Amino acid sequence: MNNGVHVLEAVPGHVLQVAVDAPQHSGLAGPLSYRSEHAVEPGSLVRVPLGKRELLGVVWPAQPPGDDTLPRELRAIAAHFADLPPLGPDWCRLLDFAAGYYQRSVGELASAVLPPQLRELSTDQLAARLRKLDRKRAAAPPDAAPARPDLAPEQAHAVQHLQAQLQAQLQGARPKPTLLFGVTGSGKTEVYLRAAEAALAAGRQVLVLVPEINLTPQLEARFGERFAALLPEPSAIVSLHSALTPAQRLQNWLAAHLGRARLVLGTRLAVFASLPSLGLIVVDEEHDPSYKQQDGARYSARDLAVWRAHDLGIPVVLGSATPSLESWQHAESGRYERVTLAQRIGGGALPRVRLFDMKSLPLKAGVTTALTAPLLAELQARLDRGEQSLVFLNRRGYAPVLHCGECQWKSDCPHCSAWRVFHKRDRTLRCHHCGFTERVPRACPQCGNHDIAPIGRGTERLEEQLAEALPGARVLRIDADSTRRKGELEAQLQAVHDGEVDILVGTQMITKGHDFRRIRFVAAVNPDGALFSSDFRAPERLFALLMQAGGRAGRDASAESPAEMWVQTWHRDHALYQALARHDYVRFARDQLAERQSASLPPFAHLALLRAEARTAEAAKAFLDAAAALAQDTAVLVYPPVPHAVARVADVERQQMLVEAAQRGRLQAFLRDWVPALIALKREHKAVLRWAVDVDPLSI
Ligand SMILES: Nc1ncnc2c1ncn2[C@@H]1O[C@H](COP(=O)(O)OP(=O)(O)OP(=O)(O)O)[C@@H](O)[C@H]1O
Ligand SMILES: [Zn+2]
Repeated sequence: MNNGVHVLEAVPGHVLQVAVDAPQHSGLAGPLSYRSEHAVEPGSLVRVPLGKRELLGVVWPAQPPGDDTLPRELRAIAAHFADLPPLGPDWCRLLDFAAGYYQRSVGELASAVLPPQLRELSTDQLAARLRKLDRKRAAAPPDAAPARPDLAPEQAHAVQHLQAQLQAQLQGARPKPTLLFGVTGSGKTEVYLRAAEAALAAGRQVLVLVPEINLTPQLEARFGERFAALLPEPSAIVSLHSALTPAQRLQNWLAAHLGRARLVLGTRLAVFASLPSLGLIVVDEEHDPSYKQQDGARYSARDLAVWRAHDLGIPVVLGSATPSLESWQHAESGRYERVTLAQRIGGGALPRVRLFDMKSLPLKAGVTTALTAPLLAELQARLDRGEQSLVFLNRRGYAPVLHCGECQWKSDCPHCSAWRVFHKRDRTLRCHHCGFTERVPRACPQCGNHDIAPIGRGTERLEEQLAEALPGARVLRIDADSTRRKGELEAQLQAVHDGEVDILVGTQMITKGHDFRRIRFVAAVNPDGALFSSDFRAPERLFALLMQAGGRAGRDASAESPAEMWVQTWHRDHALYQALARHDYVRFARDQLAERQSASLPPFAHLALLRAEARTAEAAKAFLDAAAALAQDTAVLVYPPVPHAVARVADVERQQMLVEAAQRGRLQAFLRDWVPALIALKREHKAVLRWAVDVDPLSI
């Protein structure tokens, strides 16, 4: 009881360093100092006052700063979540590293990666959640352990390699990251399952990362089935991704943190899960761009997984049929160990790739070029044989733009430098950048002409045209629009697996990871766009996407007809397509790496991107120019500012500037000085709305 007496000076207390999400103007400030009556262990969650607010914080394992902040001037922590065991020192190290590397404050990062509900709950409420977790009852374990398939020889070798790493690690060795280079359908998942089994048997937790939320149900089912007998306890297998409800996410996070969850499956944010006895990390489809967070702290979950494994001295497996060139280069240089699965399970062949030359078609006006007559004939033949086909087009909506033939009006977005996409089902024009949506006008808004027509095509139109051209075919479209509501995607995928669909149409959503057993034919109707992108990573992405898409065909080796991939292109002789036709990732990677090396691009150079947004391009550019003037380090090269590929979004102009250094360490050293200077610089550039540094940017 203080009876209203001012207690500040009476209680000397303890000084705590607390990582808290302080606003950006305070810069990259480290943890802040607070006072506490009791000693509180590092890693503990607390609630602290900041200005007029009260925020979640993590007591940080740091030395209190010297004499200038005397304890009596400090504010006291408001609450301590004493029922929750503290986050481990390894978790704090991961956060420290990631915050430093990606140029954010550790408090901001901690606040972004902890379950959002932790920010809202009181200590009592959290204690109640913990008790609820205690009350969960075990499901009855199944009678028999599920059958495990006999490993193919290459799989057996991969599993032995990982088991040896797990063993060696117990003796204190620090394993190299493993690049599991396995063609599509080579059974990489089975390798993960066996490696996980070994780690679980050794009493360790396992973290499995997947690129897309929509891949988690399939994988959760497979892991759940396999480990139901081994892990009968409740919450022994949990998933962590952004589509969970806040309550589920907190519950699963707590299960991992308390060590009850033995196996955690998740998307990129799961790399920050608290896992006190982590023993193995798997990164599936490691090349996938969605491992990179595109706002806030722009981290790469793949790269952090490698760092975390190294820090803990545990094995990490990066699996892919088309590894990122960064990982491939690491394997070439010997930093990673490469393990190859060159054969499909059951000895099935990879689909034959047919590069269909669009120039061979007679030029006739009005002929639709996406569904060419030869492609339709091929689809019809598959249909007659009762086989499933997949048609892939990486553009959703009905048509990318509406156009008036009279006055040349186009459906541009008033707020963005982009067209609004025509969605036929709900008759809207929608901007895919800012979301601005309007009903489709009956007549041209500019001249009143009634004949406004769609130009080009997206999946919605492709679906319509397929159904028209192939009467009787059961056509199903799967993309972000068809799967808005909960459960829709699962139901649609099930229909494909059950053979209720003849032709599956979709975006890249359906090309990744799914183990479709019935598909024999995959067509990419219009993939050329990416060949001429200004982004140096575009070819790498296109190659991976097409290999993945083709990989959905012919996964059942027992089927009789040969599987085929059909690629319609105007550039048949392009080296990318030639390598694709031979399934020659190795050749493709070698060519790309040679190009990257001669142009000093990653992985032979290291990049950071400074982005600035303002109402006018001039204001954004002025900030970048001033930032460039502050860059005095001769070890880095600062390029001139350029507009973003979509320069204006939601009435904001976006400019960016690339910074390059030959060594990662030099870039990091430069950023450590430069970014704090930019925080100061921003104060002189009031017109700049937002700015951000993106370290190792993926799209440029
Ligand atoms: N040893 C095995 N014996 C029999 N079937 C197997 C074996 N290993 C894996 N499979 C089956 O082979 C199929 C393909 O495996 P999986 O989906 O793991 O391939 P993948 O390498 O991940 O392919 P992708 O890169 O295309 O996703 C699955 O249906 C899986 O159940
Ligand atoms: Zn817009």
